[in-house]
Amino acid sequence: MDCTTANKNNDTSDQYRSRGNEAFKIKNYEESLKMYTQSIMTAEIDSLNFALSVANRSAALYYLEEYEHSLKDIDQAFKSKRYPLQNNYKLFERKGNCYRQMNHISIALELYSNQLFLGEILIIEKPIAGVFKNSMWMFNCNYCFQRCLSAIPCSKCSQVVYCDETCLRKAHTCYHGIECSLVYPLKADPTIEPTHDLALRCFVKLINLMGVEHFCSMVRKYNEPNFSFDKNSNNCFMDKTFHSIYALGGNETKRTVSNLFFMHCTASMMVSLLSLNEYYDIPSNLLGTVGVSLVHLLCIANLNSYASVELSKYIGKSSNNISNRPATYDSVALVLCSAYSLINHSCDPNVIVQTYSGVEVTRAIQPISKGSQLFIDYGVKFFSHGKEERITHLFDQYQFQCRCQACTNDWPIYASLELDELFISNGPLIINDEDGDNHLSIPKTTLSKFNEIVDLLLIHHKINVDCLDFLFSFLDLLYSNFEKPCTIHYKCIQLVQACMYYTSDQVQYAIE
Ligand SMILES: C[S@@+](CC[C@H](N)C(=O)[O-])C[C@H]1O[C@@H](n2cnc3c(N)ncnc32)[C@H](O)[C@@H]1O
Repeated sequence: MDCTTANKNNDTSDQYRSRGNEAFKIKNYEESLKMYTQSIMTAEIDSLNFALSVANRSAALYYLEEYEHSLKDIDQAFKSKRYPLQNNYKLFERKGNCYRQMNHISIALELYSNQLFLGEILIIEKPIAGVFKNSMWMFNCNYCFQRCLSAIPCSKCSQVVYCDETCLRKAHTCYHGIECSLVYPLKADPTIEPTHDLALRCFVKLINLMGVEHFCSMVRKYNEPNFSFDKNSNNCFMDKTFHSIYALGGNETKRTVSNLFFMHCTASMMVSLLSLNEYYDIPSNLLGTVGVSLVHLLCIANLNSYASVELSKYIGKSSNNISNRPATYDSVALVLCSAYSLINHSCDPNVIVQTYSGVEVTRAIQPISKGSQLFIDYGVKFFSHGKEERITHLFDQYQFQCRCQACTNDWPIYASLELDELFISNGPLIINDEDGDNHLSIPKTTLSKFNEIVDLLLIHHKINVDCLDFLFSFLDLLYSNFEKPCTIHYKCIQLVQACMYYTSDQVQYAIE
């Protein structure tokens, strides 16, 4: 018999930990200390159960003011390597709190700086390229994408409009000069999707910038058998030139044959149009390389583009009143951003993006410890899409299987809490503790401020950026007080998103 595991049983350990959690909730820390210790003693060696119980015991010890012991347990949880990475921030925070209580302020500050705070801005970037997602082209400038009801048309084609002469000139110099004769045939083709327009826009911008000969020589270099690209060199993803687009992943090797066949057909149709283009002459010996590059750019656009969500300003209605605005977010453009494209997916994302006059701003919506990954959602989140739906979407479009916490632990969706419900709701959101006894560690004044903001947002439709700061700090409180998955997190994240959307015209982000 293996003596090290005799009598250990994770189910028994779970039961003790649950009892410890119950005691902890009602602030009976001594009892919870006993239960967590029993749980640790019965947990199997090197198990997740052990890591969780030792981390929980560090919390009980903290409240019992046994800071040295709490620190020892925190270190045990880190060392176990089984404690969920995404919860590391809790341990860092507790460790910082212990040192603060022990008057080691500088150590505490260093530990706190190991995590990003909620709402922190992580990336500000302008897309490398963008195209209209739907019929917005009639009321939006084809250069700056801003809404414009008194637009001027292109002097040659009948397909695009601009705010003014300045935008018209800039677009012509940058891409429309080459694209002008291609826009109509592409729009008329029902198989052409916005991601295809985006791939072509990237191509046109690049050949305009570097010349088609140089572009093709770079493409050939990329296709050499031993070519390897150093993603860390020279900030290449930020320079808006060849590398920042072409080095993005296209997943060609993971795609199905029929998908690749479709990409090749689209690329060859584009090559035909380009070869007939009267505004830009591509030498016939380069058309093959152009075709190869278009296949890659089509795959890149398909994998990395996303719908940028801008606050719409409705025709004839004041934009100051959100009740005049739609309940669903308005997506005008499909954009490609190089830094944002490097972020992987989680069904429980820790960052969120919002567009501010064409600038994409990515912020933290979960505590994120230094060195851990950022995650966005690729259009599916655990609370609004079932697991099967997420698996199919992620595999079909992005060719991977998600192993986030929500997928691994099969977190439930909040089917009754669709996005619109928050906007249609008749009354403010009330947070009650279940049995009427106040076990929440959120002060009543904070709760009423939260309800006030919900009221401002959903009923009076008046909201400002200060409310957003409050919502982020409220979300932070929730993370310290509730375990996920939890409805209130979901509601608060939806409110943060709504608040970011409705205040996006109140803030300006500049890019140098
Ligand atoms: C927009 S790219 C993200 C950046 C990419 N990881 C890279 O290094 O270039 C999307 C691709 O990244 C990979 N990916 C994204 N999230 C993932 C995840 N959670 N698990 C595994 N692969 C993921 C998939 O291959 C997906 O098609």
